[in-house]
Amino acid sequence: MQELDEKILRQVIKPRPQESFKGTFGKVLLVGGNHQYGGAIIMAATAAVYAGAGLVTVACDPLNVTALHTQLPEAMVIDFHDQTALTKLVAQVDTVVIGPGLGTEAASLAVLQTVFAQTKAAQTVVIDGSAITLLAEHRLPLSAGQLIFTPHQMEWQRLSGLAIADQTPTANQAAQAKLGGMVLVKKHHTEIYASTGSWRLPIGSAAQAVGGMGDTLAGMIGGFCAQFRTDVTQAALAATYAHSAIADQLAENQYVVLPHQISHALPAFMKKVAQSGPDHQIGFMN
Ligand SMILES: NC(=O)C1=CN([C@@H]2O[C@H](COP(=O)(O)OP(=O)(O)OC[C@H]3O[C@@H](n4cnc5c(N)ncnc54)[C@H](O)[C@@H]3O)[C@@H](O)[C@H]2O)[C@@H](O)CC1
Ligand SMILES: Nc1ncnc2c1ncn2[C@@H]1O[C@H](COP(=O)(O)OP(=O)(O)O)[C@@H](O)[C@H]1O
Ligand SMILES: [Mg+2]
Repeated sequence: MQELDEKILRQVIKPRPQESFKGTFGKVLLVGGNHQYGGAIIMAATAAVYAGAGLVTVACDPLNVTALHTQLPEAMVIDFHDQTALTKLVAQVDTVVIGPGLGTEAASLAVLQTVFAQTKAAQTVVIDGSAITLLAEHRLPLSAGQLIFTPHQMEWQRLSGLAIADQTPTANQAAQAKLGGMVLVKKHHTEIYASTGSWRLPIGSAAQAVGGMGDTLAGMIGGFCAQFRTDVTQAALAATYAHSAIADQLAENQYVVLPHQISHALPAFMKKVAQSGPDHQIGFMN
């Protein structure tokens, strides 16, 4: 297992080409946010926008639209119960993030099935939170596309059948091979498994142990994958590293780090990375 380090940031985050427009930086659709968990999809969408995705649309329960737009006017929105609109939108995006706050009721399952049936091989699909729990419960056929699963340890137990105590690197790698795609097992020192290798995140702290931290990571991965499309695995690794690197910097002066603070710090952090040379220590606050 390789130890991830700061180099992954410079490999992925490059200065933006000036000959460009919003379409150059990818279209992301985030699906989730039921009547109970609107905050989750707002945090995920905030992360995707602040990570620099060109166009971001949210499919959620209409109950959350005003709150979403109050926080994030940059995002467009559709009702996730509207199968026709959802089907049309899935076809128009590069990247789908599904699961933050989706819930596990019948309507949530119907949304998941619609999205999974529509994705194509060229798309990246980030599968998080409730979408993982639903998949584990219902054993649905998997979505087409480059899949990135982002379970915490309990969600990984549900999906892989491995009890948390049995989630060793060897067992996790074997479960990833059976599942396909990329798997981030989120915990203190997250582990990442892909067919091309495995990585351990050596940074991050208990200041991050707060609801919405994973929703934010899922949105960041979506934003990075949509924008830095040449290598989706590298893009997901860079997002994972950046998420905890920013949290560590904030935690120097804070007891707890709030998920939206990571998103709000992203543009300055990414600018520093894009400008930095190989020996430069990346810090957005100094
Ligand atoms: N503001 C919001 O709207 C929020 C919505 N959320 C959404 O709520 C839904 C349910 O997700 P939850 O994760 O809360 O609930 P889950 O029931 O899926 O998982 C929580 C359970 O997993 C156990 N667990 C074991 N190891 C863990 C680990 N390393 N990290 C986290 N939990 C671990 C916990 O003890 C707990 O029993 C998801 O769709 C999620 O996106 C959460 O993100 C919290 C914030
Ligand atoms: N003690 C910790 N040390 C480092 N990272 C942590 C710690 N606790 C939580 N995290 C990180 O916070 C995120 C939590 O994800 P998740 O449980 O899905 O949150 P939520 O669903 O509430 O958004 C993961 O990226 C995880 O690695
Ligand atoms: Mg989660």
